[in-house]
Amino acid sequence: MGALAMMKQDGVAAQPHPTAAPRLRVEEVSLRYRTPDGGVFSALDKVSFEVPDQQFAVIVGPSGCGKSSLLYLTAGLAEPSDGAIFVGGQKVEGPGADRGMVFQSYTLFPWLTVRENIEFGLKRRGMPAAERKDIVEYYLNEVGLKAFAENYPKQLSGGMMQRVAIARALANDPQILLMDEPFGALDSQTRLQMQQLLLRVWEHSKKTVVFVTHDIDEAILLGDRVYVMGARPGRIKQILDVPIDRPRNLDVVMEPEFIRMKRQILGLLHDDLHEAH
Ligand SMILES: Nc1ncnc2c1ncn2[C@@H]1O[C@H](COP(=O)(O)OP(=O)(O)OP(=O)(O)O)[C@@H](O)[C@H]1O
Repeated sequence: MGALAMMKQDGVAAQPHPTAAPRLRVEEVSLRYRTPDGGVFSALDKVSFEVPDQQFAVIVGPSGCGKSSLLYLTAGLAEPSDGAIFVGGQKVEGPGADRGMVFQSYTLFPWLTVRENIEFGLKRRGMPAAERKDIVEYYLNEVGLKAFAENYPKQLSGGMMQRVAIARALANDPQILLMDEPFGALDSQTRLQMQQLLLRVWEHSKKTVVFVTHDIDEAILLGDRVYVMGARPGRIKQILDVPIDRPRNLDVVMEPEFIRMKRQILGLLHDDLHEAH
């Protein structure tokens, strides 16, 4: 049974198997860049962590700690200097349709309509038209863009474009969804709307997600776990479970557990700033 059929039947996806292998395994990954003066800059140093299947993992950390680099390596858009990354047990050796990406800057195809953007990967895979149509309709509905299906990206707001990007990534049914500051360019009101939309869409899809953000509220609101990184060189400092039940809405920011966790993450990030000076 396809993922869509399962969602349509049950409303929710199956629970993860307790002994299932992690969906993402980052193993002793280091990344070094050559500097213009011939030296070496260590962007990531022996980073290891796992993300279980169907988990929403959020990475936070100071600017330049290597958050985006980690996503690029996982997407197969760059290669680690040492170590390896495994998605669904397969070593990452280049880009692949098993990893969906949503970036901060809008990456829709400007010459395709909303519908055609969402359909793009399915068509490329040779999926029959009737099946494609069902999937596209499902995701147009999920992200509330049914009325804009025939619009081109230039006729959409920033928030709408990111909704299309999310729909396009999920329509491909990837093993993992990689999101690099997807709401970073949006105004604060639209950002809140998008967080709420993503919470709802994720509850239905239960995809494994790795989401990078600077925003601590966003991290706690969305994540099952928050991976706090430190800089110079980039590394995982601490992994924290978010002790807040789902389904969640924007009101959770007022809960004591939320505030406690926010204070804890701020403390970890401040320690890092002090270590750097
Ligand atoms: N192509 C490159 N050549 C040299 N250094 C690079 C290159 N790409 C990234 N870096 C450096 O590697 C470090 C990690 O960069 P990265 O963009 O992954 O950090 P980040 O945590 O995502 O930052 P931000 O939060 O500001 O987006 C930074 O210090 C950056 O300057």
